[in-house]
Amino acid sequence: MSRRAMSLVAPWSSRVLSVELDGAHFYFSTREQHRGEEAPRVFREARKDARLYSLLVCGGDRVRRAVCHAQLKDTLLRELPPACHVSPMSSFVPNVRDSLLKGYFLKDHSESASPTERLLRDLSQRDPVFVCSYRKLQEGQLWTQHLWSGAGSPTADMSEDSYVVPSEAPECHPSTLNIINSDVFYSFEEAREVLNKCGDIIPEAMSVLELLPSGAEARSKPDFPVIVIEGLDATGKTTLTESLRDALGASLLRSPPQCLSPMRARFDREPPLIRRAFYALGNYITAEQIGLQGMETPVIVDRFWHSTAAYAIATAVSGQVCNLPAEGSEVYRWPGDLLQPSLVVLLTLEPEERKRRLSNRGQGETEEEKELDHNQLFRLKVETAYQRICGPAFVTVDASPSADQVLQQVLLLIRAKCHL
Ligand SMILES: Nc1ncnc2c1ncn2[C@@H]1O[C@H](COP(=O)(O)OP(=O)(O)OP(=O)(O)O)[C@@H](O)[C@H]1O
Ligand SMILES: Nc1ccn([C@H]2C[C@H](O)[C@@H](COP(=O)(O)O)O2)c(=O)n1
Repeated sequence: MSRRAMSLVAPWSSRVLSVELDGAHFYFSTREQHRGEEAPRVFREARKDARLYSLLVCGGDRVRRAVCHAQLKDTLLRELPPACHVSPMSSFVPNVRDSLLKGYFLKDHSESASPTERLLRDLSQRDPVFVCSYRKLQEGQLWTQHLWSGAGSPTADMSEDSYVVPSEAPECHPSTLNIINSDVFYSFEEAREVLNKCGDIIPEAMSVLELLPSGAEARSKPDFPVIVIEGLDATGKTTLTESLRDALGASLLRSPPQCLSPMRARFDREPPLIRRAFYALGNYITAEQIGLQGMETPVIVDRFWHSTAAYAIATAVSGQVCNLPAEGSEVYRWPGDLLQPSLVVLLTLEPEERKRRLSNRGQGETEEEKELDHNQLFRLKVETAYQRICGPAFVTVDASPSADQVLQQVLLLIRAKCHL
């Protein structure tokens, strides 16, 4: 097989494919010879009149892939006929880090194949997108996969079809495979590299780069304790951090820092790779500020690394809480070049009380906050990830008592653990 043909097959051969439908994952793979397996469930259960397709984003660097994946979704939702159902799909080598390629699986129930196929043909010629269509063979209810010419190539479709067969669920959930340095960044340089690469598509990236400290080289430890307050929105972080500042005569900082506020909304609209790199870098700016303030007074910080990592992990990992990387996974490690606070306090609250406080406050919610509100599962994943992150001393505090009671309890903890 020619090198060109091999590269065309690569996203599928020796890989497992996963389609996410209604929160459940269905796994299958492809095989040149059929060995009597039944068709994978996602094919068996497809409606009789459905035409099935898969699209995977391959090639290019990770910034290009991330942007293309986000744009592809917009294009599909905007331009496909209404009777075409789009689901997330991925291709991966089981349990192999960084092997995940993302895309979409289409079930087209529209009367004519033409509009969908015209759009897919166009996408596969224009973008680093590989397209496959699936065909049901009459004998034995088998399904075959046909790989179209791909990723901007004008070559004819590849002729050899392969069978689709069921595949076992892998030990590590596929959505965990690319977390490191795509969703969570463990060094200043890794995060900065992402923003360096997207300066031409996001002008705000240049402004962020200009605000960064010259490096994240180890500074001397602040003389005074540094206490980070974490928690989901409306758990009382602002209330508590302001009271702690007053009670301890401390400086109050936050992450992302104030200087990034004008750029934040723009990065919140970007794909996870870029958005999470922005928040990761915000921590390094805040760390620099902590280093300065911490020589003069105790420092209280409203959100820091735990927020960056926990929200990123919870968003990246699809499905159930059990799909999260297990406790002790390297995904939960603290970045080696980021200042470690003396104590991290996680405020927890029952969902009903958190919602009551949110509605009392009556402010607008970010998309991620709306997601937290609607999606109990996401909230659980964020809280579980928070608790698994290792590094600095960490304590969970029930935030349901009155604001003053919570303050007194946290002051006791700080005095005990930070000798203040
Ligand atoms: N212990 C408490 N008991 C009752 N209400 C509280 C308590 N702490 C804070 N609140 C109220 O709950 C609301 C949310 O509190 P706050 O703004 O401090 O939360 P937050 O964690 O900073 O939220 P966000 O992350 O969304 O900014 C506010 O209206 C605040 O007055
Ligand atoms: N250090 C931080 C702070 C915040 N984020 C992200 C995580 C959520 O998407 C959102 C919550 O912030 P809030 O709305 O409470 O200001 O911001 C982060 O990744 N890292």
